[in-house]
Amino acid sequence: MSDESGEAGERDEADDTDGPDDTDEADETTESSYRADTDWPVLALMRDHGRPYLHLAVAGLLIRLVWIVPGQASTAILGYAYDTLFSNERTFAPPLVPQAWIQEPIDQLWLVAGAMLGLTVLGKIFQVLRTLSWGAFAFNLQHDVRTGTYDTVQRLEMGFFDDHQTGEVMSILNNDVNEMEAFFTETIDDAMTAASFLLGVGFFMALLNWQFTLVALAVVPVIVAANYWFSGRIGAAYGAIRETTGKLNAQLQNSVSGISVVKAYTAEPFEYDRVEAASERVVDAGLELVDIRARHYPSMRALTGVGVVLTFGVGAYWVVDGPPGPFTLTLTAGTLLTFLLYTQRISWPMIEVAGVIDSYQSATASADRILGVQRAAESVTERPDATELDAVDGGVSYDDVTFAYPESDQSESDERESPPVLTDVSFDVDPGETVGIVGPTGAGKSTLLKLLMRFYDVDEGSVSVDGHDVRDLTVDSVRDAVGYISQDPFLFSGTVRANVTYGTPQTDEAAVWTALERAEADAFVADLPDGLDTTIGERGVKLSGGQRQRLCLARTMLHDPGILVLDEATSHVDNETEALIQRSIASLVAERTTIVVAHRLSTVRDADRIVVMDDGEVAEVGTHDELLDADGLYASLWHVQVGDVQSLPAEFVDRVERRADAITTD
Ligand SMILES: Nc1ncnc2c1ncn2[C@@H]1O[C@H](COP(=O)(O)OP(=O)(O)OP(=O)(O)O)[C@@H](O)[C@H]1O
Repeated sequence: MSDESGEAGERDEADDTDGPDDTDEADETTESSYRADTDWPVLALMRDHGRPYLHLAVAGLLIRLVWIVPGQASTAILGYAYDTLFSNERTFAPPLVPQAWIQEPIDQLWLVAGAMLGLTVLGKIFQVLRTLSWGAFAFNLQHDVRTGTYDTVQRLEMGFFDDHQTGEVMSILNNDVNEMEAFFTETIDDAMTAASFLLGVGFFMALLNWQFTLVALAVVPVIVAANYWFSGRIGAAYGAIRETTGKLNAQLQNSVSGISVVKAYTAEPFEYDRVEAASERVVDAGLELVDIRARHYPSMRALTGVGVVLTFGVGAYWVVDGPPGPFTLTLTAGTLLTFLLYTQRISWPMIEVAGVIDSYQSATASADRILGVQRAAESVTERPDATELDAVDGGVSYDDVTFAYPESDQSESDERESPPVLTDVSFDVDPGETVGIVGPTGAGKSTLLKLLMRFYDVDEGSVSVDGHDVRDLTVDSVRDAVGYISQDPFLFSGTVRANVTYGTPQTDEAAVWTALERAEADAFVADLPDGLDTTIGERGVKLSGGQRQRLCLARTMLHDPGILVLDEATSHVDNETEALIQRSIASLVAERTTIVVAHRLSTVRDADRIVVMDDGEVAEVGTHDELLDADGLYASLWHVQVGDVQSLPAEFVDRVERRADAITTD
C-alpha cells in the first residue's frame, strides 16, 4: 500500500522477469493460445470471482468515500489560520464553533491545532479499517482466481494438454495469478487513494478560488494525454513479458524434467543455450518495458514541477497586483499557501496515476492469459441429462468408431481435423471377458482405450459400456468404472501409502497390505526403510519400473473397478518382473472385464479373444490359435516375436521395409 504522501508507486521490474521454449518456431505457434481476447479481462475476473467477497470491497470503498473531503481539510485549515491569525486578512469565525469558545487568539490556536490533530488521528483509523477490508477482499479474490483456474485446468480435456506445454500452464497458474495479487492488494487501493486525493484537493481548491484552480491545474490535460500514450505502450510491453516468461518456464520445465536424457547425451551446453535464448527474450521484453517507464515517470515529475512553478509565479503576481487578465476573484496569501501545498502534494497522485496504469496493464496481460485458460474449449462435455453408470456388468462395445485427434493450428487460433487414426472400428467385449489388442506401432491401440476413458469423444459411431453410449453417461461415473494402467504409470511425490490409497484414502492398513500382496509388491515395500511410510521421490524415481508398476496395480486393486484396461502394462520390465506382474494382473483380471493392449504377444496369448489392429482398422479377431491358423498379420507378428523370421510371408517383409523407409524419409 502506498503512503499517501509518498513517491509514485513505480513497479519493481524484478517482478516481471520470471519467464522461452524449444525453438523460435514454438514461440510463434503458441503465441495466441493463452489469450482470451476479452475486453476488460481484469474486470471479467473480478466479476467471476469477486462476488462472495463484495461486502469487503464495498466497506473499503465506503470508508474511502467518506474520507475524501475530511482527508484534505487540514491543509485548508492551515491556510485559513494563516489569513486569520497571522495576517488578519479575514476574521477567525469557523462554522459550527460557538464564538464564545474562541474569543482569545490562544483559544483559536488550540482549536486549529486540535482540529488538525483530530483529523490526523481519525485519518489513520480510517486508513487501518480501509486497509483491512480491502486487503481481505484482495487476498480472498486472488485465492478464488487461483483455485478456480486450477479447477478449470484439471477438468480440461486431454487435447488441451496435448497442445500446451506444462511449464507454460504452470506459469499461468503461478506467475500470472501472483501478478493479479499485486494488482488486487496494492493497485486498486492506490488508485482509490489517488482518486480520492485528487477529488478532495479539487474540491477545496474550487471552494477557495475556482479561477486560480484553473491556473494551478493547467498542466493536467497534458498529463492526461501523456498517460494515455503510456497506457497503450506499457500494455503491449507487458503482453510481451508474460508471453516470453511463460515460454521460459516451459523451457525450464522441459529441460529439468528431461535431465536424465540431457546428462546421458552430455547435452548440457545445448540445453543451456536454449534456456539462455529463452531468457534473453524475457530480457528484451523487460528492457522495452524499462525504456517506456524511464521516459514516462521523469516526464510526469517535470510536468507536475511546472504546475508548482506556474502556481507560485502566477499566484504571487495575483496576491500582489490583483487578478491578472480575465480573472476577477482576489487571492489572499493564505489561500496561495494552501494552493502551493496542494500542488506540491498533488504531484504524488498525478504520478501515481501512471503507476496505476502501469500495474493495471500488467494485471490485464496476466488476466488475459488466465481467462484464456479458463475459457479453453472443452471437447469432452457432459450432456445436461447425462446419467450415472451404477452397477457395472462390464460389457464394452465399439460400434463403427471413427476418430481423428483434433489438431489445433494455434497460429490461426482455429481447429482443423487431422486424418483419422481409427476408421469404422467395431468389436465387443462381454462382461468378464479378457480381450487383447495387438498390432503394429501407431495402429491406434492406445487411442481405443482413451476413447473408452472419455479422454476424447468419437467423431462417428459409439463406444458403449453395458449398452450405454459413454457420451450419455457422466464422465466421472465412466472413469470410476474403468481402472486404467498405462505404459508409464504415474506415482506422486509422497509415501507408498499415499500413492496406493490415492482415490481411496479411507482404506485401512490391513487392506493396503492385502492389495500389495495381490500385486506382488508386499515384499519390496516391507524392505523399504519406512515400509508404507517411505517417501518414494518425485514420480517414484527411487523405485524401479517394475516396482512402480506393481504399486500402481495395488492402487487399482483397492479401487476395484468393474472394467480394467491395461496399456502395455509390462512393456518396461524384464522377463522375470513381467512374470511377477503377470501373476498379479491375473488375480485382477480373473474378476472383471479386461482389455489389454500389448506388444509382447505372450501377454495376451491366453486372452479369450484378440483384436488385431492395423492402420486404424480391425484386421483380424480370434483366439491365439485361430489367428495363428489364419496365418495373417497376427501370425506374422508372432513369428517375429518367437524369432521364426524364416516363416514370414513376403508381403509382411515388404510392408515392414516400406514402413522403415517411410520413417527414414520422415
Ligand atoms: N494426442 C495425440 N494427438 C495427435 N495424434 C496422436 C495423439 N496420440 C496419438 N496420436 C497419433 O495417433 C495414431 C495412433 O496412436 P496410438 O497411440 O493409438 O497407437 P498405438 O497403436 O497405441 O501405438 P504404440 O503401439 O506405438 O503405442 C498415431 O499415428 C499417433 O501419432
